[in-house]
Amino acid sequence: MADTQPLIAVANAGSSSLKFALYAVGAGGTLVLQLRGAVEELDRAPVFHARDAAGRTVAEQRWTDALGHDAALAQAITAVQALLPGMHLIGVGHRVVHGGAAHDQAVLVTPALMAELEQLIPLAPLHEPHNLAPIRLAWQRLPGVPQVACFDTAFHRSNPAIAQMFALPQELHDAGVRRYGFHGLSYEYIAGRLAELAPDAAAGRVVVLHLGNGASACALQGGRSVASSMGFTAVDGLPMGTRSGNLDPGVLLYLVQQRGMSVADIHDLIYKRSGLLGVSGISSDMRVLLHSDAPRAALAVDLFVYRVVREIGSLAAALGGLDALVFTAGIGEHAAPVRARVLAQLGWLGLVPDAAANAAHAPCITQAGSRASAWVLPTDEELMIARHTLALLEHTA
Ligand SMILES: Nc1ncnc2c1ncn2[C@@H]1O[C@H](COP(=O)(O)OP(=O)(O)O)[C@@H](O)[C@H]1O
Ligand SMILES: CC(=O)OP(=O)(O)O
Ligand SMILES: [Mg+2]
Repeated sequence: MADTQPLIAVANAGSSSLKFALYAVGAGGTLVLQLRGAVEELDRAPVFHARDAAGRTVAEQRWTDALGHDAALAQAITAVQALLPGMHLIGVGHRVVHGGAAHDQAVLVTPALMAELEQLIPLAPLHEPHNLAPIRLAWQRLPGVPQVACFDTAFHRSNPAIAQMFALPQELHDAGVRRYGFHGLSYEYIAGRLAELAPDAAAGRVVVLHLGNGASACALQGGRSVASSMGFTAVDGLPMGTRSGNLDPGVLLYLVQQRGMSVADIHDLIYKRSGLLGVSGISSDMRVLLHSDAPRAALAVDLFVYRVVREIGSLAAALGGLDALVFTAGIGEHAAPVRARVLAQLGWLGLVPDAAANAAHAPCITQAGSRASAWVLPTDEELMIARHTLALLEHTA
């Protein structure tokens, strides 16, 4: 690659990982992947890898102790500088999990925007600080290079008003206490992929399951988000690696009033000590639980599957039926036993699983005669961020 070829860099900080990618901007605005990598399992046994465009591993490192997001970011920057010396960056795209009510699309970062996003940190405590840190760093190190914020919430701004409401007094809704939905960059990418693979289904009623360390589900109608399992914060909806998912709000009152728990205790409980980790007492990682013989590990998987199935029913009801179901993200893309167990309970929605295709992680995992289809589609939040970044750079040029 020529040193002067324009590049877009992407930073995607998730709750358990920091992912990054670099794309060359070719003629006609094409994006050609040059390098991608991640520091994953940040809180357990961190592992760093970087791969070139052909998928060959070009850098790798492991740690035995947990690594913070800041150290992961430093690692990623050092590796990129070594692997692509003299690179010519024309823009940096950042995943920002919470964009609040104001943003229905990606925007250029300004000091005013940063001040606005700082206010949202309490609504996405596992993510927003780690999303804003790379922006600040890039700003210092790359003065003059435009930074673009791409929001997880933006894709869900198309939800009908009723899907954005809690049954709370109007004044709270007006103050921003409403359902936002997250993982929107992933859902937007998947909507586009499904339209390429199964255009008829994609034009209809689709439920997408983004099952990673954070997990949510989204109802798409004609490729637009109409409902999602996550609400005001990314702790709502499905149980996750360490997050509880939806909880009777009365439980929180009970814990405060009867158990004397503080706000910090509750925060720690619902964000960091619940979900797969809390139920199993063993791990937040589905890989570990699927390989464990411990009854509590099996229980955690059972509860996860049960709640995913119920959520699909809820979203299918909001859609008035189902034409396609898509599995994506860490668990969705790789955990065939979880997919098989979910699909086994969805015959009533017209899904007839293809066990061999599921075991092989094939794109389509239902049989030919199945009325509705099910899919395994790897997500690509980084490409979606790069597309938004390029579009914005072209627009503002
Ligand atoms: N081969 C696998 N089998 C089962 N689960 C997996 C596998 N690989 C990854 N996972 C699950 O996916 C999670 C990571 O998902 P990912 O979408 O990459 O996370 P993040 O939410 O940090 O972006 C892991 O915590 C683990 O539970
Ligand atoms: C919003 C969210 O939960 O993101 P992640 O899955 O990357 O943790
Ligand atoms: Mg993620």
